[in-house]
Amino acid sequence: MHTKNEVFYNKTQYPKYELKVNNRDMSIAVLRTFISKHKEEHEALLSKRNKTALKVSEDNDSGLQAPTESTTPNGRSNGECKEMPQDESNGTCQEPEKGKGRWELKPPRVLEALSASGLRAIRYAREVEGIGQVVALDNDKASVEACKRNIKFNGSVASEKVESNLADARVYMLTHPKEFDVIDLDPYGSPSVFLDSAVQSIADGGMLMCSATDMQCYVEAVEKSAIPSRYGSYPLRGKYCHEMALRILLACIESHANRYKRYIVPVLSVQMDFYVRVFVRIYTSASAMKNTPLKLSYVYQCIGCDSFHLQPLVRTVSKDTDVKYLPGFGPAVPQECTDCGKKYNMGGPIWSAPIHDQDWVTSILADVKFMKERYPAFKRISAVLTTISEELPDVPLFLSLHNLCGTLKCTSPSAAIFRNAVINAGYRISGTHVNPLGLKSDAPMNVIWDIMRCWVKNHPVKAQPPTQAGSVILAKEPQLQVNFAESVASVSKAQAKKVARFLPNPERHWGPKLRAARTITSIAIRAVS
Ligand SMILES: C[S@@+](CC[C@H](N)C(=O)[O-])C[C@H]1O[C@@H](n2cnc3c(N)ncnc32)[C@H](O)[C@@H]1O
Ligand SMILES: [Zn+2]
Repeated sequence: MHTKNEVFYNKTQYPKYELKVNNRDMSIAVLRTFISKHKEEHEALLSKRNKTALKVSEDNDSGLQAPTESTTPNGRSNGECKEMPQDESNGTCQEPEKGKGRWELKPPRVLEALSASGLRAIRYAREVEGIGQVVALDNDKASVEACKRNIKFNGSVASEKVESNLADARVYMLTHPKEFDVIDLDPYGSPSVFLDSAVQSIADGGMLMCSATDMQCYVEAVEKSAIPSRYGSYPLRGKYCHEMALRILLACIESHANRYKRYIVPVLSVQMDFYVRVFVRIYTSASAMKNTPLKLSYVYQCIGCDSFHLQPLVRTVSKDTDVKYLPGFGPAVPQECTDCGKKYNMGGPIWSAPIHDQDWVTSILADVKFMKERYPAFKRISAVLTTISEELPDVPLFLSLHNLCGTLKCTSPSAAIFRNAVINAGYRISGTHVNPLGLKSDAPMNVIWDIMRCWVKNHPVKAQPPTQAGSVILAKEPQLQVNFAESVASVSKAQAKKVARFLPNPERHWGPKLRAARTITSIAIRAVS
């Protein structure tokens, strides 16, 4: 290997804007937050245990019967279950020997399952305080050799913490069940073949960080798309296809987790620079897993006007404290679109529950701002996180103002005017990090079209053939008295503070480069980026 091609850890070598730098910086930010939340959860667990122990001893003293206690250290908050069920175990918390000290929290162990030359693993070890061992795997001999050299180049911390192995990641993860607190999957293309073993190798409460770069597949026509076979869901073409990609990936990870009585809790899901990356925590609980179908939906998208509707896989019926899960009533839409009369395409199932945990997003963003100089991609990742922090958490997918106007062949209202109308009609609206022109809203489609009908009344359009979707929509009178007057709530917080939310592409022809060839030179070049 020519010395010029050696990959070593040197911050000044990062090209100013690079796909992988954004990806790694975001992962480091999430990892830092994971470590601090992990500690908080552990402290909460200890204090809960102490309180329980105190109560037991008081009850014993007073002759009352002691409550039965789970032998596993549980009680982690996962955003859904306040109390962890009894079948949950926790791989990261070491039970003290009888009669000895406190439950000890071990520094998190990280597996970078597809590490190439190890740059990411080395950054984790050197830059993330409180991290434990980092295991870097690759099934390519030359990459592992490069990784071992890079570990040496990077001083004592890297040498102590990072271990490089030549292994097939799938076999390694299968033979190390529930051993890692964090697993990072960053493949060329699709992660689908690694998911089944990855969800088994993560400790309870641990985190899976997973990228997918087979983005173009998501926007291809179904007959050409590899998505159904890789991920088990049907994508739909539409402006929201990248968010759909995130939600298809989440649904796929959940389905693998469910096979092992486990389930996911997403903390951050990002579409950036031609790839998607999700950060999800994994827990074990046969009872909580029953909620999975409530978090999955089919999507109906009109072929005429792009209106979309979601149908959850199941419905619940509650009687007293008993909740029953029954098959969903379907279809959620009539055969013909109620707005324009055309047919619907059906896609999914997608993950329709929240894709971020806003508490995590706030902590990650705060950390990024606090340690600004430690993030080479600070501008980019803080812009993305700011937009994510403003996204409506409970509204899957989004509208495109351009598409709405394209259907009606009208001039477009500004996003601010459209936001005013939605808010004045009593609904919520936000941007989305995946598309600067996308708008998330809980307003039903008939309200959205009424807003557009009223807009067109003041901004008339040329007559179109009567069968066109736009003509059918405009032929109906609006039911709503739309108010376009300015509403204070319509300006996003970031806009109000003049915080950048979308940065322009750094150069022309910006995009992913070709897949690296199997030579050490190209791997090295790619890894430096
Ligand atoms: C996109 S690169 C990883 C880049 C790296 N994560 C980074 O941030 O620089 C994907 C790597 O996965 C490795 N790989 C592919 N299949 C594998 C498998 N089954 N087991 C282990 N490594 C594998 C490839 O050799 C390649 O080096
Ligand atoms: Zn329609």
